[in-house]
Amino acid sequence: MSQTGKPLKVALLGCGVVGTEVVRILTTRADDLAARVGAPLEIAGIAVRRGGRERDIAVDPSLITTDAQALVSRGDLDLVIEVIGGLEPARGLILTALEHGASVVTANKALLAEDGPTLFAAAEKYERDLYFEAAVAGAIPILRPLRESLAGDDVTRVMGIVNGTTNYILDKMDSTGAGFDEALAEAQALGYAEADPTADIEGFDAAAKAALLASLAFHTRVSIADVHREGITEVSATDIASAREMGCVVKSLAICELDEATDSVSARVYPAMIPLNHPLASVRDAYNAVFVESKAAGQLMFYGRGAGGAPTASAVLGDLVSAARNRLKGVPGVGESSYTQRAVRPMGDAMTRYHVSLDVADKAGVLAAVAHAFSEHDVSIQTVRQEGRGGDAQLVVVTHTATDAALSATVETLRDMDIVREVSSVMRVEGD
Ligand SMILES: NC(=O)c1ccc[n+]([C@@H]2O[C@H](COP(=O)([O-])OP(=O)(O)OC[C@H]3O[C@@H](n4cnc5c(N)ncnc54)[C@H](O)[C@@H]3O)[C@@H](O)[C@H]2O)c1
Ligand SMILES: N[C@@H](CCO)C(=O)O
Ligand code: NA
Repeated sequence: MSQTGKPLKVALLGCGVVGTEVVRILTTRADDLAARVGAPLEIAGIAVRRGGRERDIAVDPSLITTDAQALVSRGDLDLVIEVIGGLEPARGLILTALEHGASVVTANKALLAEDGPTLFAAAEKYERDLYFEAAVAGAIPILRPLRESLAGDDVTRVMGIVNGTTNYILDKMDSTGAGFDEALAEAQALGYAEADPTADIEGFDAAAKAALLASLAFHTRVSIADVHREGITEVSATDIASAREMGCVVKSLAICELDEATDSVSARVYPAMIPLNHPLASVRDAYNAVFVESKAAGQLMFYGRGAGGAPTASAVLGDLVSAARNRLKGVPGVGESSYTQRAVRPMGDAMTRYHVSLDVADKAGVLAAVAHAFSEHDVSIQTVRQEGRGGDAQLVVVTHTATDAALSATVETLRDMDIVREVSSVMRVEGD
């Protein structure tokens, strides 16, 4: 294999789940990577939190340091991989690396969704790459397709299952009838969910990914603070069963939409029912998938592993090869195109549909009163199903599309009505 050029120096920041796999691929696939890049990729240093530990990596121990700041300040690095995670010290280390002339590859969605503009501005200023394919949906190539392949098209909607842990939990609840706590315990036992699963089950992880997807898809800036977020902790076995009854399944969705009429975008994360025949409905276990709609291409589906050391390292290495090729050419590659700043619509303005289950008294006029609660908020009903339960009845109402504000106001009205004993399940319906 031909390998031209002097080695490119690569530093790794963090050697945990993802970092260990990155080192494994860099060391075991070195010849092929060198041939693909046009120069060898030489590991120049690995920053870890604690030195002196046995590590599952085959590298010269003298390359390991606990001083990440000194490593990125060396000035002779071509490429830096940040897989520490979190806001600091990752942010400072990336900025220092760029300032000292290295291109950066990161998997850090939390940082990019919080403070991407500062980092992208630094990459542009120092004419270096800042790539982050691993940050959204792990191994699935989705950011590069949005940034490059679809750059000539107009993306109108991105809807994804972008968190493996929550998809695993909801899938288990659906397939085994397990409750939320039981399914979460299983996800933890299998190593999908962290000991502290808050970022996954409360939707923070998916919200960060939604911000990155919306920014790239719509050439604007959306931060995590702009994303409406609802976790899956309130999803009950009743919700899952209700979804089944209407030919749906419950998924935690990250939805990014462009509203051309107002030139604004919506970015939101919540559990919702989707029809069983929707492509996202068949995404099982801890898999991820992203469904993209654009004007010329139509519908596109990206599917694969969104988490795990090796799948995530695949995305990191893909970015690393691209950035390395650019370093050899001496020019940065395609950066972020945020040429427009679109307003982010509040959740109340989002157009959604609701599925509402109510326990009501089974007597004359109840259906009419419930129907009135919907119509007074301008919400049109698509279907109503009634099941008798002794002196009570269960009503299942599915609405047509309305603003989320009108739909939630309707639910509040229903909760206040004497004839409504309980609003037992409220869930949005997406995907048709
Ligand atoms: N694990 C996944 O499936 C996955 C998937 C996609 C993206 N990511 C992202 O990849 C990044 C890394 O995730 P991970 O799962 O490998 O986490 P991890 O906790 O396994 O690894 C992070 C490592 O960084 C080390 N570290 C902490 N502070 C440090 C410092 N100051 N200097 C050097 N090292 C330091 C920790 O000791 C740890 O070994 C995160 O941004 C995460 O969001 C992970
Ligand atoms: N905790 C995340 C890892 C990838 O970001 C998930 O479950 O998908
Ligand atoms: Na990805």
